Amino acid sequence: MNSSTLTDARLELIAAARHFYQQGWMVGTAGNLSVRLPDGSFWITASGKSKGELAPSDFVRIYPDGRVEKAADNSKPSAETAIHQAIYNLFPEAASCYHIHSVEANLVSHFAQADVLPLPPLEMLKGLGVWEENPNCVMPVFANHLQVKRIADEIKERFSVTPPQVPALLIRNHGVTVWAPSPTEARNYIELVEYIFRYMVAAHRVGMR
Ligand SMILES: CSC[C@@H](O)[C@@H](O)C(=O)COP(=O)(O)O
Ligand SMILES: [Zn+2]
Repeated sequence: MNSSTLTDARLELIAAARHFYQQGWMVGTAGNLSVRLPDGSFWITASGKSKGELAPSDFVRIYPDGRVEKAADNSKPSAETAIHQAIYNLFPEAASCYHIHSVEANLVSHFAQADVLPLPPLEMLKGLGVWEENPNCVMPVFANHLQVKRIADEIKERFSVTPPQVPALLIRNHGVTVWAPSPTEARNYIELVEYIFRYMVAAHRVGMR
């Protein structure tokens, strides 16, 4: 892989972040995006950057052994890097991991039953890989601990025993994270889960169960 390919990977994340920012899903500095490269390292957004106006220099590279490549301006990797590392370790096919904060993701986290969110049997689930008629599907929900490592450890523990039905997880009162074989698919997954969340909030408003 040459350096222009690496730059391209970051450019797709920058475009996705701008789009999510415009949707109100990455306001201020909320959320983080990463892309894994063929050598197993990944680029992740630096911590505390405005997601509406990222540049290639706003990414930090993390190697499989956890080594952090020093960024030119001493930027730190996302505070939620441990969650991306957990996802990449659990799912070898994952090449991109996107995390956003939407109002709907936070609202639906209150519809959870214990530690899962039952999903309506919408056609849209096919886009997340669920090819069943009237699927009985849930999204895993995790507590929002102040220590991100604790969230990452709980993800590792739970998913190594019970793999999720969809490539997404919700952190209560915080946001949603998806992972996919490419940044393009991760962007689609974010849009799909957000559609499902919007549907759930609207259905709740009109009293549908
Ligand atoms: C706007 S505060 C949000 C943060 O606490 C965090 O949840 C988040 O998603 C962004 O953290 P970051 O360290 O910039 O990647
Ligand atoms: Zn977050």
